[in-house]
Amino acid sequence: MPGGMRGEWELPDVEDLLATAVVVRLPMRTRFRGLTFRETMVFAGPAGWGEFGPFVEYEDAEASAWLRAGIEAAYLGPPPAVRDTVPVNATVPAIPADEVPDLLKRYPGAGTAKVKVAEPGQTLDDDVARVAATRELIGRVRVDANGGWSVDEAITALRAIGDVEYAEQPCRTVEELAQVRRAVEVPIAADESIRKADDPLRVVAADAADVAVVKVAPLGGMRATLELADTLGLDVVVSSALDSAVGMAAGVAAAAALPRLDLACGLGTGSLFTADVAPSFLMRDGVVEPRWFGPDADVDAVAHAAPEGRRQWWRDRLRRCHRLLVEE
Ligand SMILES: O=C(O)CCC(=O)C1=CC=C[C@@H](O)[C@@H]1C(=O)O
Ligand SMILES: [Mg+2]
Repeated sequence: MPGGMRGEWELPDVEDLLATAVVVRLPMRTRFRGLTFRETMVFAGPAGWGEFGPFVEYEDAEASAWLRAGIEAAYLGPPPAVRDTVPVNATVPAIPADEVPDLLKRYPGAGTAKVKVAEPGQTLDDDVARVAATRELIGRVRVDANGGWSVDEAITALRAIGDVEYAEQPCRTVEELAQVRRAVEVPIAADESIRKADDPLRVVAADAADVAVVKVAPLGGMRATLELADTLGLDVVVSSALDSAVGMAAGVAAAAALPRLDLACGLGTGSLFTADVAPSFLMRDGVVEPRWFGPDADVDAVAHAAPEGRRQWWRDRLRRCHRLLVEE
């Protein structure tokens, strides 16, 4: 077989992947991560649907892990679940504070909200106001700075923002996370320091985090995510990569398979889209339920096909990433 054995599954031929692959463009309700639409690719295999959606600026070396995750989904399917609901946080993008109540209506029953902070072009006052507006409606608030603060800025900002469940990736590097963690009471979560790191275990060695945010696509799949969670030994939050419903199914499946899950997961981003390739995972009573899009599932990718000019770019990218997996 092309590519040979890869753990429990064999790498399929790239032509098999491309035969069913559709490049989609999903419109977003709220600007998030600087995006107003999300381009991604979905394809079908014997176990169901898989997604390949690395953000467009990612290089192939990083993007190839996302392909591995999509192939695992389509060719092997989900690991066995140990729970039938997954608690999820509301995700509050870097919007003005007065828009927070409307946004939170899309997260019925949420007990936890994650608020984006340190957005380029905004001020600490904007963050404090957005967090306060969220706190009025939701009991537990965590913040995510996406590495946007220096150590001093993080310490100042976290003192101003006050009590939060944790601060996700306050600064860029592992060393900076460790410094902030020593200086403040607030627990620290590592996201980019895990999913973009050559060695995700450095956060543990450096005592840099209390919580690990893990994402199935960048970490190369559901099983790889479960293995890493086990090795890290930290409290874990499974979060989305702004996936379509297809990729989200893999995130929810990984969260449902974790032996221990004490924190709400970041798997509520389906409600940031106004259209999806299949019914989105929308929060009800603060949770989402695992669902799998099997080979016969009602996935309508073609209705959301990306403009012609973008399709070849994605197909070429998939080919290059597949080549990297073959060579691994
Ligand atoms: O964790 C959540 O509530 C939603 C997911 C989320 O915040 C993210 C998804 C995709 C890309 C990231 O920039 C972002 C994150 O930093 O966690
Ligand atoms: Mg994050």
